[in-house]
Amino acid sequence: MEETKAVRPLSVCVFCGASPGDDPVYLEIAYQVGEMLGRRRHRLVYGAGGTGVMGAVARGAAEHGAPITGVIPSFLREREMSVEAPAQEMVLTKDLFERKQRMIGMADGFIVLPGGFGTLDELLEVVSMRALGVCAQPIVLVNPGSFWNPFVDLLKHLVKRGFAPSGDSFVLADGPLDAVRHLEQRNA
Ligand SMILES: C/C(=C\CNc1ncnc2c1ncn2[C@@H]1O[C@H](COP(=O)(O)O)[C@@H](O)[C@H]1O)CO
Repeated sequence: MEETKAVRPLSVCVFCGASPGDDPVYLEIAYQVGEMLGRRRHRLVYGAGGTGVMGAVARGAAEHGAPITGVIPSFLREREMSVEAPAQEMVLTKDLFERKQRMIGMADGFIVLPGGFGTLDELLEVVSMRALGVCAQPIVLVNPGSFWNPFVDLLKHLVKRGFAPSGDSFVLADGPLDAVRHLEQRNA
């Protein structure tokens, strides 16, 4: 993998699942996203957990020198950090809503990996904010195993039926390096 130093270190918010999913490729790609952030001197901002896809991205980042900020509601701390999470700056929030706001507020851009309800909630929040023009940060979906294809189809359906604006609120990346480069270019 390439080891180019980025021009400006970014705070990259990664939304992804607390579970591993059904395909090891999700964890492999998540680890590589974390690795790429470390190699290119960016900060990982994420949901603080040590489990599933979240744990994999954090381990990739930590093992490649990325500073990490984990944002988590107090009530989830025990459940999602029971599996050892790497050392990180911790931000405790009162609930999930505040967590999302804090993560969005810190981010220069978003990378979205496979996940469940929480990830979908976070993704839809930033996609709708961009559609309303109240969020300028770029959003990149990383798509291992074509995971996001049904989501992309659903959005096309909403546009076709006249319920959502056309126009690209996010891009699909070819892989971890492509995703990080996109955020760098949009922040140049
Ligand atoms: C319950 C509320 C909103 C909708 N649900 C969620 N909103 C935000 N974060 C959530 C929600 N459900 C789970 N989470 C957390 O997100 C992370 C990823 O979860 P995933 O389901 O594995 O993708 C994880 O930390 C979840 O605990 C009220 O605002």
